[in-house]
Amino acid sequence: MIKAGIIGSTGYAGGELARLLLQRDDVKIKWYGSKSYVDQKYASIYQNMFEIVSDSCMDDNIEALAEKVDVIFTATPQGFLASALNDRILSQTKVIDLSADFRIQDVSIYEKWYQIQHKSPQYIKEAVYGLPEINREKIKNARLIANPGCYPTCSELSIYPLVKEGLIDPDTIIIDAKSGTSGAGRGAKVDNLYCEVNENIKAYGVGVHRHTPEIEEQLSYGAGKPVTISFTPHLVPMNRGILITAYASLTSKVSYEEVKAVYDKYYDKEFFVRVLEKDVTPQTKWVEGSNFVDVNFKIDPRTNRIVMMGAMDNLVKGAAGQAVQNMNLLFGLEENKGLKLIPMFP
Ligand SMILES: NC(=O)C1=CN([C@@H]2O[C@H](COP(=O)(O)OP(=O)(O)OC[C@H]3O[C@@H](n4cnc5c(N)ncnc54)[C@H](OP(=O)(O)O)[C@@H]3O)[C@@H](O)[C@H]2O)C=CC1
Ligand SMILES: CC(=O)N[C@@H](CCC(=O)OP(=O)(O)O)C(=O)O
Repeated sequence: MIKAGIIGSTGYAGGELARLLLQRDDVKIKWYGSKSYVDQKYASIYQNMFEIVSDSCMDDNIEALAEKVDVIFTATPQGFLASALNDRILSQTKVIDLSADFRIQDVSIYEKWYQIQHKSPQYIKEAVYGLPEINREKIKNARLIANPGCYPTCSELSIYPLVKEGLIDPDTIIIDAKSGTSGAGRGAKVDNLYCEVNENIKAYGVGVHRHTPEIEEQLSYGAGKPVTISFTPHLVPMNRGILITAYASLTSKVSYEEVKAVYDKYYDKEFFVRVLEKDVTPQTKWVEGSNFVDVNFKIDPRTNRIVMMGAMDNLVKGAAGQAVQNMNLLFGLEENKGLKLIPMFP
């Protein structure tokens, strides 16, 4: 039995983690961590857990938690884990961090884009970027996993094979991204009120969104050189879902079949990445509630550019599902255990 603890269990990502882990007969959640709801029944915060979870919330004391469990998930704001991590914790338990604290290798880039001082840069090098489709072998032996961001997961999986194989010029990449409001968390914010979001769509974080350097860094590993991209996210009136539409210049004339062969080379054996049939565009509805990422592409012969598309559920493959996928790898389990969720429709 894997003993697990969730710090930030009352947030959207933490709640989704609980939902996924509670279905497992080989995992026991020992600690529903919270900052604001200590001693309150977890099922009073998430009523979908009524008569399912009888536990009350514990605090966010990660040191005490590390003594009790085999794996800790931190679904907490940026900076929490970096302020709390130490050698003792890492020697006692595995840590899977859903925040961005250990995703970016260059601490000065993290501090510039996140506008906070990094409190434990000594662990950045050790952390493994938890995108299994790219980093599977490294993840298996890690102590600290930096679970990727939601927009980065969808963007990187949609674009990486073409960068790695040199089919596109990475410095021409433009990513237009859209997210449902659960991406912004459960905390009350005026921008996420019903009247602000309903029947509305807007760009935000234009030119300054913190996921830009994360995507750039990962694509740089594929390109073998630094990459600069344009990335613009939009907030859309949906609960869940991310859709990315990315554009780049092709480096030569290629056919549909040649590009498809590249995607197949990377994803034929990947359970969670579905390369759709020709001309079928990815849609958030077709992946909702699942750990799938649907990807596809279209070549525009007039401009010799390619349009790359991806859709996934921000709370599953973009957060909790990917964290469970990483946990499975860390504990030598079948990677898709507990994650063969069929997308909900309608
Ligand atoms: N939502 C999403 O789609 C995704 C989120 N993530 C990441 O996951 C993390 C959580 O996001 P999300 O669930 O959306 O956010 P929420 O705002 O919904 O939840 C935040 C959680 O963190 C806890 N918390 C807040 N402040 C502190 C603190 N100072 N110390 C300890 N715990 C604290 C809250 O506890 P309480 O309310 O009990 O006080 C709550 O449980 C973030 O780092 C986010 O970037 C990653 C990918 C996708
Ligand atoms: C809609 C919305 O606000 N989305 C969040 C990103 C989601 C998230 O929590 O960020 P990580 O994936 O890095 O953890 C944002 O733009 O900041």
